[in-house]
Amino acid sequence: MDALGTAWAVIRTVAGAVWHLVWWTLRSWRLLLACVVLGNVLLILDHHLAGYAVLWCVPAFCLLRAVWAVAHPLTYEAVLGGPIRRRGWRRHLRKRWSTIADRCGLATSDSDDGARVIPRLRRVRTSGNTLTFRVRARVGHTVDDVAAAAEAIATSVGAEAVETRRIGGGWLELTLTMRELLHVPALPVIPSAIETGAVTLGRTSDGSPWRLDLTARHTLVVGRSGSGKGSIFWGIAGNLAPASHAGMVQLWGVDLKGGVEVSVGAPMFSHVAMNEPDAVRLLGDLHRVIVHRQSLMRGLSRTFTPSPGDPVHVLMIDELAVLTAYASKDVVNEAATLLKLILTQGRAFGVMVVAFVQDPRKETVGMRDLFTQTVALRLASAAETRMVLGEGMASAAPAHHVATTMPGAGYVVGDDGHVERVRADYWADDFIRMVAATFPAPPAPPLPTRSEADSPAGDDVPAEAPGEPVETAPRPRTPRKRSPRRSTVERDAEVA
Ligand SMILES: Nc1ncnc2c1ncn2[C@@H]1O[C@H](COP(=O)(O)OP(=O)(O)OP(=O)(O)O)[C@@H](O)[C@H]1O
Repeated sequence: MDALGTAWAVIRTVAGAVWHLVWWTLRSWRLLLACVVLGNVLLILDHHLAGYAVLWCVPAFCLLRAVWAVAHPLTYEAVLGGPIRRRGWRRHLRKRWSTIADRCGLATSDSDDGARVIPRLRRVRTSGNTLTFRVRARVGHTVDDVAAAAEAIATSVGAEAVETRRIGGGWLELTLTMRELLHVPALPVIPSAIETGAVTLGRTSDGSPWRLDLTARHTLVVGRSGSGKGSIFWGIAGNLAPASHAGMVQLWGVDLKGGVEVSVGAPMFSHVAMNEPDAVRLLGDLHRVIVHRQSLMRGLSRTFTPSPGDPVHVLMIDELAVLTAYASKDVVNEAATLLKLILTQGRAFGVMVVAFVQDPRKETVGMRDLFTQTVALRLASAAETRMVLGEGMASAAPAHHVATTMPGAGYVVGDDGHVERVRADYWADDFIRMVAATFPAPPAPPLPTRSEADSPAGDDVPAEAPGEPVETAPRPRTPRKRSPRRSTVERDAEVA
């Protein structure tokens, strides 16, 4: 059986090499023809050595390539195969640009002589598996028109996917993924670095690491059921776990889908809520952390810097819609008010929110616009992509075209509008448990009490001990007449 397997492998390797030899030789037929003519001339002139060398140079080079490609594909790809292929992409685009632009509806007619005017093509570059170039919209066209034609351009050059970026001055940059690197799922490595800002979640379309910056940002991750939101959830929590273990980050988890998601790696979290009352209580606690920090930082600093004991707080909410739409009415109201306060006030005080949702409609996620960056995994339709990422984004980040066979793949749109195609590494349950057991969160220090959070301008709270619960004399409270319908949340909001 082993001998058969070896023989089959050898036959396949040799067949591959022969196929490459024939294909590459025939593809260079113009050069081959020139060499045949020149070689024969040299032979007729009695320069035998030079004549045979010229005659056989093309097949010999193709044979060398073919043997190298099958014998050592990695070095062949890095040294010869990759550069030759990328040169081919550039040449093909430059040569066929006028036809491509015309067929993709980007050419306009000159009003004087009726000649076709083709958009200008600049900076055609290649790197790894991508082809990048800039296109300038012609008179009568907008950058949006060029962006709308991006998919057609990508298809016409055989690209797997396209990303677009506005450059300004009527220019649009297109990055075509000519070879898909994301179709193979990847596994994460055990996190070890203490990171409080950005985390590595997977790969971008050119194979480089996908770093998601969480600093002073609130992140909304949207994707249909089974689109791989779990990978991003655990990619963030797991990569922050070493920092959480070191007291630089506190993870807060809300999972109202029976706690199924969060419970797998619960030890990483300092605070967890798996039912509606706990979720509202947790949001109230986190809001008090913000109010307390506001009073500590007021007049001293405008930016928060984490330190051990004074951590960054990251609130992770699995299936946000359960909290903001499907829970009981009182919970929805109270949770929505608190969440809006946290989203609007938390960023500057080291409190970030990462929320995951399947259904991104305004009715379910009313505070959608308060998130500053979005990760769109597989979505249902172009309309949903526009709803999640904004008008005009259906062509720049077509999340509705992400294949069901690629869970964890999608598009990230940063707060500056920059689009990246990415795929998250797959976090299996056992791996999550192992990371949670390696980096459990230390016991959470007591949270600021309501009176501490209410203390004004830090006058009675020493700034030297930020984050530590401070013993303060309780402020005399004047009893207030309250309407029975006003919630504790609304009172917190007034204080803030
Ligand atoms: N990054 C990934 N790479 C490869 N496979 C993945 C990846 N992420 C998830 N999967 C596969 O896809 C399946 C669904 O993923 P996951 O449960 O994370 O989806 P989801 O979006 O959270 O779905 P739901 O909203 O229904 O919970 C997983 O069981 C796993 O097999």
